[in-house]
Amino acid sequence: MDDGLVLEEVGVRFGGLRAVEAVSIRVPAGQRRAIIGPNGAGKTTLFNAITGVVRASSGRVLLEGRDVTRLPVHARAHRGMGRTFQITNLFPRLTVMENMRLALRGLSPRRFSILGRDGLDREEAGRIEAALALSRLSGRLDQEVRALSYGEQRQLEMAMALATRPRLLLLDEPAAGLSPSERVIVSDIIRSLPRTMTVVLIEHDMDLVLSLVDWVTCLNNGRLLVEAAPDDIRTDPQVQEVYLGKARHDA
Ligand SMILES: Nc1ncnc2c1ncn2[C@@H]1O[C@H](COP(=O)(O)OP(=O)(O)OP(=O)(O)O)[C@@H](O)[C@H]1O
Repeated sequence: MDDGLVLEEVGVRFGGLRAVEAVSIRVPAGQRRAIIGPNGAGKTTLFNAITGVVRASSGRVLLEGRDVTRLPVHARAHRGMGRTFQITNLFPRLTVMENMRLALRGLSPRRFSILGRDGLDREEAGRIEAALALSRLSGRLDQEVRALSYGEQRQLEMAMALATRPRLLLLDEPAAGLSPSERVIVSDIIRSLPRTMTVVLIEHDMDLVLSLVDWVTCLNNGRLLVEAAPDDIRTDPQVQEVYLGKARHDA
């Protein structure tokens, strides 16, 4: 099977701190992959190295076989990488549609007014419609974002990432702060994403994540600890040790 994402010995240093060290991961195209690990394991830093928010200090990042290690964020996005953020990134006084248009603007070289209705071609309008449908926000186009529930705002973030038609989608804690019923919606959305898309997610909610993904990568202290199928992760002695050890340490 083709590779969606490959990391070769990726390392990220912040001064003297090795936040991520020699992490090698291969995510086949179309796979759903979770990156888990206790606080400070390096999950967010690794995500940032994949998307280009931080530069890898060593190693290589390959997107569909092409080396993107030296490319800035927008160039990776242009090559099919989309992401959501842990902290919401929306414009609360703009409508759902206006936020969607701003999300697309990152990819389109054409200029258009933020507030006018014009400026979207049929293909772009179709992309927005499809992304909102996948994210269960059809019919909410004219709603101001501040009137949406927190869960709907997270759905909108997903829609904004989907509107760029990513072939690799990175989700940073998609269920963080959500109520149980909102979690069900987000899980359903992730399950319904097309298998032409590779999905990598960070998530602290173990039950949720293990029900969503095909394969799990567990990091600890910046290093890859274990990779296994969801069913085997729960019972893995090393994974139990880092989670329990961390709990003991924090207690
Ligand atoms: N910009 C930065 N400058 C310096 N150190 C950083 C920076 N970002 C992260 N770190 C450090 O790198 C290590 C890994 O942090 P990271 O946020 O990637 O872990 P994480 O697994 O995402 O944790 P959490 O689950 O708490 O979000 C930590 O020791 C953190 O303090």
